[in-house]
Amino acid sequence: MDRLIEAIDNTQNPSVVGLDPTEALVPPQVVASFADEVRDSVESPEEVESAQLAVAYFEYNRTIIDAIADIVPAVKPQIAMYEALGPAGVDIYTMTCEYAAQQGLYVLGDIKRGDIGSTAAAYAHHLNGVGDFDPWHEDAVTVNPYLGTDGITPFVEAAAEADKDIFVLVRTSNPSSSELQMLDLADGTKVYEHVADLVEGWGAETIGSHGYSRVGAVVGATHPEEGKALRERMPHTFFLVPGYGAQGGTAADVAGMFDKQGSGAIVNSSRGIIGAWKKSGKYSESMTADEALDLVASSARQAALDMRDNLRVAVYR
Ligand SMILES: O=c1ccn([C@@H]2O[C@H](COP(=O)(O)O)[C@@H](O)[C@H]2O)c(=O)[nH]1
Repeated sequence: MDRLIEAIDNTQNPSVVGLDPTEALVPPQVVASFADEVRDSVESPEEVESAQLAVAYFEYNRTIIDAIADIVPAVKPQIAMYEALGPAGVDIYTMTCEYAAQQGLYVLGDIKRGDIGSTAAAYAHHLNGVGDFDPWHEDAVTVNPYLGTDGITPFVEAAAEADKDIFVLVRTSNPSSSELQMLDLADGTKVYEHVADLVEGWGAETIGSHGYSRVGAVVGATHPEEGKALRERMPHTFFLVPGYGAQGGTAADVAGMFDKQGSGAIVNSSRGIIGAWKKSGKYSESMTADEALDLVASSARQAALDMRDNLRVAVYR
């Protein structure tokens, strides 16, 4: 986690921009501008729509990365948005990760994998690549702990080998998360608290120079009280905090998830940043694709600055 913590220190900004493109979030003239290029390059007419969206997603992502790379430490591409387009989307996912890394950003791949040990070892190649080849360009990935220790160990080993990190789902931000995570265990703890204890243990051998291990935890901004208690319970575990902005979480909600030095967490916003152009009041259907991308860039930058400033007030107090 040392590289992430140092990137946060350098920008004085504990926030990560989620790169979760959807058709509704990309201005339509940007998608339309790739029609001719794509029609000439695909093998069958059925592929046109996914190929066109994929190239539009990359242009959109590149515009956003260029607009925020000097003020945020990290990005979090959500692989589901890319996989939804098939192979063309997966290519764009890796190209997005590579481009973000080239701009100096820490790349947190939100892939939420988890399986039996032998299969988890294959998924863990997201971190340690294939030989000397790193096809994914991620600095960290998210992992699902439902299968227990043998599903996590391959990720921890791959992270240690490649000097990378993982973030394990502990207390997720979504409305139904309590159905499982808040269940009581026989010893009086909740399921998510037990997972939190496992996560501290999984990371124990990998604590870096800033006191945090390679094994982070996902803790939703929508659970401020539990997040604060988890901060105490997990002293060596860095938090990825989604749920800010579009899901209702605020800077005040996440403040308790940081340690006394103002470290220990990074807060994600995806739609709140990349979709800010839609709420700017400046968009017009008559804009050219370049004008629409300029608006995407300026709106994303302003939203990222606002988030940074709100977090600074709440966290670096
Ligand atoms: O508990 C969780 C775990 C992951 N996520 C992911 O974070 C982003 C949130 O997007 P917003 O647009 O800022 O709501 C998205 O990729 C989720 O899959 C989460 O929200 N909660």
